[in-house]
Amino acid sequence: MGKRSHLEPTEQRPKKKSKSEKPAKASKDKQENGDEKTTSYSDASALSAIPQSEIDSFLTENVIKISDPSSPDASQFRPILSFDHLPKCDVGLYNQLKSFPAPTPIQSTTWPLLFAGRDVIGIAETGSGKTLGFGLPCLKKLIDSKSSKPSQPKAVIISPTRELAMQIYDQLVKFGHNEKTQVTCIYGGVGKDEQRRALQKAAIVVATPGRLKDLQSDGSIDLGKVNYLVLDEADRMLDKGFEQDIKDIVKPMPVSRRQTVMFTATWPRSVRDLAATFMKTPVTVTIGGDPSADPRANTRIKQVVEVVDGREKEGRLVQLLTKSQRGHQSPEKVLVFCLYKKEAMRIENLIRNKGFAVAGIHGDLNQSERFRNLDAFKKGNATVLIATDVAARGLDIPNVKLVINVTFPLTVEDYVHRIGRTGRAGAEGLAITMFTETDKGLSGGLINVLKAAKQDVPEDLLKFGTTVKKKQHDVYGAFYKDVDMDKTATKITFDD
Ligand SMILES: Nc1ncnc2c1ncn2[C@@H]1O[C@H](COP(=O)(O)OP(=O)(O)OP(=O)(O)O)[C@@H](O)[C@H]1O
Repeated sequence: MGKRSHLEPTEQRPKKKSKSEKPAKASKDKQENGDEKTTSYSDASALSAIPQSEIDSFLTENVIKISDPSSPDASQFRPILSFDHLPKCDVGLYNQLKSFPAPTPIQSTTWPLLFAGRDVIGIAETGSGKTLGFGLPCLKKLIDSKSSKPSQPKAVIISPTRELAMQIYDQLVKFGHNEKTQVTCIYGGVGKDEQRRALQKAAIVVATPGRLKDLQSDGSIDLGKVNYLVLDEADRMLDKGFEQDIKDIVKPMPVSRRQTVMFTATWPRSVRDLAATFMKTPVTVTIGGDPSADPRANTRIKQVVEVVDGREKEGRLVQLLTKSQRGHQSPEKVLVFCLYKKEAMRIENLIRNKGFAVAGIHGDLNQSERFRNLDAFKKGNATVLIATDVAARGLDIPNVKLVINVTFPLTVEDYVHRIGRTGRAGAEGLAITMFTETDKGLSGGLINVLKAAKQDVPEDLLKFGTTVKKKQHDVYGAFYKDVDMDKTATKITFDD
């Protein structure tokens, strides 16, 4: 299938009017608490001056689809093709962007919508800059707000894991300049007192759901003034493990009074209706194709699937690591995924005993060990990280060259996120997946992911069948199973 944009070529839709003729749509909407839910936004003159054909080419080349239920003419929001097209902002908010050549497609397309105060669902491949996609408009909204120092949080960003919450926090802090954009990060597994203190001056709260709900229930945080809510990894945040927490958290901020933003790389049907209940006429932006298709992997990642006997896995892993680690002056970083915590611990010991520089990250470690081990991997002190799915989503670790799946995850969406730890920000990557007969229920979904990314499909994998099961797993995208390998218990736990 050829590349296609949902916004059909110029002749099939009205030509974009220049700024003087029609400012980009934005309404000002006073809230009960006196804040504006939306901000006015119109295209910068340099953006208005760009010929429509150039805008159309950009949309077509990047296979961008924009669905706006409130307006069939999605062209009213021109994509921001260059940082020079960003709307004016008081402080040096955009200084940090200088290290990047241009906005990524998801940033280009969602920024105007978000600046205009629309609810947005943004779907784009792993490593494509979604964090700044929702982060920059958040900061701008706060900087532009009339009220000075906030006495209560104005923005909440919810993420499924503690490490990802910290990473988002780190990104925002680099941009945040004043007390209007004071950011704090709260997550479970550590003491609450310091978090309570930090909350007193926070304008933006980045949080994992469990701890946020805890602090909300004990009165440590009042979310009644929040007017910008982000669910990062939105499909994960809406799955059964988190759904109730999210519902409880958003109660004090009715949908009519807040801007709601959801970003993800995978958008399964199972969460879409639920997502709609959290949003007000959201615009859905998809980069790379139709969101109703199978989950899409980043096409710069070479995917290799090896069908193996379960007993061969450890030997094959040692072989692969030997090839990538031995005889190199600076061995490349390899991320190895297991499904179970006990399995991850066993594999970590095995790899350590073989003399590799290894660290581990899974839910049985305490939080400081988790942060320390991730940091060792980021810095390259450990060049192999053995992880459960707690590290599958969102983590942006520089220079991961290879992802190895020792045990296939519970869903193909998780597979797409796992391998997405490589090939980030335009880089290339390699993912090698060991697939056994036990995983055959997921062969159809995996085959579709491989085909969509134009990857080789091994004959051995085809033998397992090409049918895609409608419902893949009770807990869509579980992080990791909190069970022994003998499967005597099946409790699934999430970060708090
Ligand atoms: N405009 C840009 N140009 C180049 N690199 C960028 C740009 N914006 C962000 N990046 C970088 O791209 C990398 C990936 O970004 P980010 O972590 O936001 O990806 P993501 O789309 O959220 O991925 P995931 O789906 O895995 O969560 C980061 O290192 C980030 O600094």
